[in-house]
Amino acid sequence: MSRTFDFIVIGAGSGGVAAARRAASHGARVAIIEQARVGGTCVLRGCVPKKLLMYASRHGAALAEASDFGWQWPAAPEFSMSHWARAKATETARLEQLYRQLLADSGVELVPGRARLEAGGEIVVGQQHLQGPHILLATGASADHSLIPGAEQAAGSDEVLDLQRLPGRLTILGGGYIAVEFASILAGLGCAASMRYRGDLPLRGFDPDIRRRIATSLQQQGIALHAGALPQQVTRRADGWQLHVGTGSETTDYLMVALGRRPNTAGLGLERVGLELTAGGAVPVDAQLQTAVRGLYAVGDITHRKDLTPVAVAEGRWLADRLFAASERPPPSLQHVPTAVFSLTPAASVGLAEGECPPGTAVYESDFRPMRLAFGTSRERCYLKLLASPVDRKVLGIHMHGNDAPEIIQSLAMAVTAGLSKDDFDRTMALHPSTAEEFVLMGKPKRYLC
Ligand SMILES: Cc1cc2nc3c(=O)[nH]c(=O)nc-3n(C[C@H](O)[C@H](O)[C@H](O)COP(=O)(O)OP(=O)(O)OC[C@H]3O[C@@H](n4cnc5c(N)ncnc54)[C@H](O)[C@@H]3O)c2cc1C
Ligand SMILES: NC(=O)c1ccc[n+]([C@@H]2O[C@H](COP(=O)([O-])OP(=O)(O)OC[C@H]3O[C@@H](n4cnc5c(N)ncnc54)[C@H](O)[C@@H]3O)[C@@H](O)[C@H]2O)c1
Repeated sequence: MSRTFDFIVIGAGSGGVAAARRAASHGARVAIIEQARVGGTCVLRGCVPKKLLMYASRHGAALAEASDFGWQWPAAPEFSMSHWARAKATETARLEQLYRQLLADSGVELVPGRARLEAGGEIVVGQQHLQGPHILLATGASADHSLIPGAEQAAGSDEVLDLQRLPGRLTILGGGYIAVEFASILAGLGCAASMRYRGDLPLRGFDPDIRRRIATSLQQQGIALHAGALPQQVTRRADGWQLHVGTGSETTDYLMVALGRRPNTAGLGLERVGLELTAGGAVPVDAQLQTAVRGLYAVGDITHRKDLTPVAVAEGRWLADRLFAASERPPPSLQHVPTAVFSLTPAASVGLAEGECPPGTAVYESDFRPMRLAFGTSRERCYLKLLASPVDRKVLGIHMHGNDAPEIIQSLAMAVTAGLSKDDFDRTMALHPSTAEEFVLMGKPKRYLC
């Protein structure tokens, strides 16, 4: 016997929980199916634990900076990964419990188990059968280790975040968000890190000045960068890994793969309902987040468009409002999504990168030594960039590499979303002394794009 709901959500991660709770708040009868812990990637093995590890690393760097300002310790400080692992487990357990409570308080029924779609749209979870007019796929994505032969058994970010002890030498394959963040964080915790990636610079898709500066600051942290040098094969050894690169080879204690993520669609039964995937294995959706199958929707990483938590959450809520509150609000725009890379010196961006702007775009820049480091010898710089339209001086993009970049760019994302111009920035009073004031004090353009 099938139980009937108004809305059935598969996956209790960022997008699924947001959609389920919002739908229930509109009076819908909602079930959410989860095969593992409640909370999903962001809370349990992504944004949150990653940032907690970033703080561990950042605190170490801050100790060194503090000594330049007069603080002294009797002995050199040491980092304990097992201490961090215990504290992280406690915090993620607290957050999972919070998510469970929020679902219960909203009246959403949590159905534990792995969901499978049957022909006709019925959902099977173990012995249970569920059906309803609206089904949401929100099963996220997982690390893809299939690119390099032999790398299937290597660690991904999930395994690194579960380590009890840090490796001595570590090689990271990839040059995207995860690779850059983990290389910087782990180097800050004392690992001898190296990175191997396909392109000439890390962070494809980011503004070229940010990419160059990130590469420099990773090198200043002591990370060896091997551009255009992914191994063609890797081999597990008793004491670590062997990487076969070109005609040579090298060894490392620990191998981490960060070569992108693949949507979690295996075993979902999508073929039974006639749903075809993209070449990259994602579920295609239209602007209304509707798949090609009537009544079947998808949000978040399973659609593999902008794999960021706020996007999954905004899409989940928007869909629930449309389906159960007759909202006619347009879907969340993916045009001005702010984003950050949480390396020890972080980078953040909103809007267009230089290569996406039209000819004549004015490029404003500021590059300085942060006051925080005035007494030390660190070579860290702070870089700010603003791109303004040649037509109406509208701000097209803002990019920053420097401490507090994620916090500053989040605020400036409002200015870009609102369509403010360089003149609006010019008439904004500065807050002194701050890093962010440089964004309203940029005098003349450094150059114009050809
Ligand atoms: C290391 C790392 C760091 C990140 N850092 C950031 C960051 O700083 N900022 C940011 O915005 N984004 C970050 N992200 C991306 C972010 O975590 C994802 O974009 C976000 O979690 C996607 O949410 P989702 O709802 O689509 O999927 P998820 O949160 O992954 O949830 C999917 C859920 O579905 C469940 N599931 C899968 N298959 C089934 C099934 N058949 N039946 C039942 N349940 C199923 C899974 O167990 C999971 O709980 C990071 C990702 C990683 C890996
Ligand atoms: N701070 C954040 O917001 C944050 C942090 C981590 C992850 N994320 C999200 O999770 C997603 C996944 O992170 P990621 O680092 O795994 O992915 P990514 O897309 O950022 O990076 C993947 C890396 O693998 C490389 N790659 C992909 N296909 C390749 C191929 N065929 N050959 C050689 N190299 C190849 C890419 O060039 C890139 O260097 C990100 O895109 C992002 O949306 C966000």
